[in-house]
Amino acid sequence: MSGSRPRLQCKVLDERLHDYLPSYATSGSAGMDLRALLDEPLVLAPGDCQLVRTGLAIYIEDPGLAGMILPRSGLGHKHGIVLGNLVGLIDSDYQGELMVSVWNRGQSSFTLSPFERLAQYVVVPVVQAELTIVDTFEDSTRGSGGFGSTGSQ
Ligand SMILES: O=c1ccn([C@H]2C[C@H](O)[C@@H](COP(=O)(O)OP(=O)(O)OP(=O)(O)O)O2)c(=O)[nH]1
Ligand SMILES: [Mg+2]
Repeated sequence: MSGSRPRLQCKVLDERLHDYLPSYATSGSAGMDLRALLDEPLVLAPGDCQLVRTGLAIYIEDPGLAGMILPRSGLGHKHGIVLGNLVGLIDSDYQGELMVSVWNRGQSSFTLSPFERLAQYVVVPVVQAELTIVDTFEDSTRGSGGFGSTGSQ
């Protein structure tokens, strides 16, 4: 699908970030990489979890969109650097700085350098649902079966 891209307002909260504004690395990239706004390298010992600034505030505004902060595959797989909250969900009305919870789930220390790309930001469509309270549901094929109820093969 091509077409117009939503245009989101972005505040750059630290002038050093002007050299490192997020962008899509390829025409088909799903996410823009976010960088660590750090004054000095940050050493993450195994098990450490630190909240890291990005220096950016992105106001999505449209309630039909949300932001997601996801780990970068290379950092996660090779170095065990993932997110302390596993996934960051950014509300469309959030106007504060994007923060990344960086968790070293690996077995060796990792040093995050200033302005290193540490996670990625993905804009996704969302719908806000309304709940109708009922006592019973019409039968469905699955019913209440979950957690492996369809078998393991
Ligand atoms: O990785 C993240 C996750 C969230 N946020 C910001 C944007 C989001 O809109 C807000 C609230 O996130 P969430 O609703 O997941 O956290 P909460 O613990 O429920 O906080 P709140 O009570 O503020 O909703 O925090 C980030 O900057 N980074
Ligand atoms: Mg919340």
